Amino acid sequence: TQSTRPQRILGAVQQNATRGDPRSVVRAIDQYCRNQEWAMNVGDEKGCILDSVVSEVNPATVLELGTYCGYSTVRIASLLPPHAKLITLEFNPEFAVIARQVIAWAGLEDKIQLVEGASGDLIPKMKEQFGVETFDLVFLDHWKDRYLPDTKLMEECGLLRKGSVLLADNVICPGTPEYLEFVRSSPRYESQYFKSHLEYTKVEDGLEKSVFLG
Ligand SMILES: C[S@@+](CC[C@H](N)C(=O)[O-])C[C@H]1O[C@@H](n2cnc3c(N)ncnc32)[C@H](O)[C@@H]1O
Ligand SMILES: O=C(c1ccccc1)c1ccc(O)c(O)c1[N+](=O)[O-]
Ligand SMILES: [Mg+2]
Repeated sequence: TQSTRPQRILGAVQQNATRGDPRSVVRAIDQYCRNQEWAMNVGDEKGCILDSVVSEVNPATVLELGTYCGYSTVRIASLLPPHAKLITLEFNPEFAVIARQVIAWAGLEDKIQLVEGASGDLIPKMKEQFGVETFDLVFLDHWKDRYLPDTKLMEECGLLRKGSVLLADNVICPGTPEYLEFVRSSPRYESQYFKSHLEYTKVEDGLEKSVFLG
């Protein structure tokens, strides 16, 4: 039977990456997606910008919206200080199954909690069910029409504190116009655009970093 793209990405990890070495997992996925078949990981170029923001924020608590195969999950978690926690949300069970194996291959199960379900349903449960106070960093990379409603939901649920950083992928391609307009015009956010390219292509894309001012 025909394999799926996420299954082939997992295969590339198991074939080319070293167990317990997160950066080799990241490298194996990038090499596969650049040379064999494109996939919607944040990728190596935007990934370097992601790395610099993660290192600057040095977060104790991270929320990722949209796991897919776990590429950015592993990339972020590999930079976290000891005892820091990353919660990643994924509503496609097939993708979650693959991501769990990629995360395990990287040896990062202790830092990462993958929760299956839709962000709109799970965000209101963060405090009670997952013992979260606020998030220091949120990486938005799920369906693009959910960025704005989920940001408003995180505010309403008290999950953002003065200084919380939102980092949004794909603000140019495929684009998140309503979200971009909101964070750039709201007095409660300080926003900055990091110009880059759509993963594994020459098409323009970029990340928007927005600091919640409380
Ligand atoms: C672009 S992929 C994530 C890529 C990943 N962040 C990376 O860079 O490796 C988007 C993922 O978000 C998931 N997704 C989309 N909308 C969602 C929602 N509302 N709640 C949870 N997961 C969602 C999709 O199933 C898909 O796996
Ligand atoms: O929406 C797509 C998309 C649209 C059409 C075909 C394939 C992917 C996409 C493209 C690049 C991304 O970095 C990304 O996060 C997504 N996404 O699905 O969330
Ligand atoms: Mg993306």
